[in-house]
Amino acid sequence: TRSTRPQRLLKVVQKHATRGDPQSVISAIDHFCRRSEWAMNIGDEKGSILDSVVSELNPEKVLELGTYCGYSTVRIARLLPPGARLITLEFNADYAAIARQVIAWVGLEDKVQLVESASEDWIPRMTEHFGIETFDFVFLDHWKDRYLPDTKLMEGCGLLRKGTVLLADNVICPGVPDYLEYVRNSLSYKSCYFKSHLEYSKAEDGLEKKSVFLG
Ligand SMILES: O=c1[nH]cnc2c(O)c(F)c(-c3ccc(F)cc3)c(-c3ccc(F)cc3)c12
Ligand SMILES: [Mg+2]
Repeated sequence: TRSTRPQRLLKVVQKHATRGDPQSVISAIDHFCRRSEWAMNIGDEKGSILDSVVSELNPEKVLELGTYCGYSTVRIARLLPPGARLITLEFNADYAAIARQVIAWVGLEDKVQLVESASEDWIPRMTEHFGIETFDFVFLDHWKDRYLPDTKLMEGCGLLRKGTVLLADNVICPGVPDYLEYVRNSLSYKSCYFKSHLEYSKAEDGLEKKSVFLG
């Protein structure tokens, strides 16, 4: 039967990227998605914004909601200091299987822990299972209807501290109006919008960054 899109992305990585070289994986995927087949990786334009937020923050404990094929996982993990840890949650088993192989290809397994689970099932288990009290950085890139409930769940589980930065993809396309309304109006967040474009496209999209105040 026909291969899946994630399988085709993995093949591109194994054919054109160099083992242990995260930048070559990023470039191989971006080239393929721009020239051959679109896929919902954050991409190079929004990815550069993600890079600058991570580099400025230098986080030790990172949570990514939505792994897909591991493109943004690799983008983030390649910038983390030694000893830092990235936990990434992926609900879709096919995506998780591909992402594990991409993460292994770049040799970032020691920094990255992929959990195949619905976000709401594992957010409450972060402390007892991973010994993580609070996260320094959270990247939301899973499903638009989960951004707000999962943010409230993270708050409720005490996983967000003063200064925790949350960065959300796709706040314009497909859009997360309830989430934007919440974080832009809530007194416990300062937020800013990075205007950009939908990956590998001319359509508008953007990232919303919020620093948690709590209050
Ligand atoms: O679901 C997502 N999660 C994370 N990132 C995503 C992302 O970066 C995207 F660009 C899209 C997207 C946007 C526009 C479009 F036309 C197709 C897909 C989606 C998405 C949106 C609606 C769906 F029905 C399926 C996928 C996602
Ligand atoms: Mg996205």
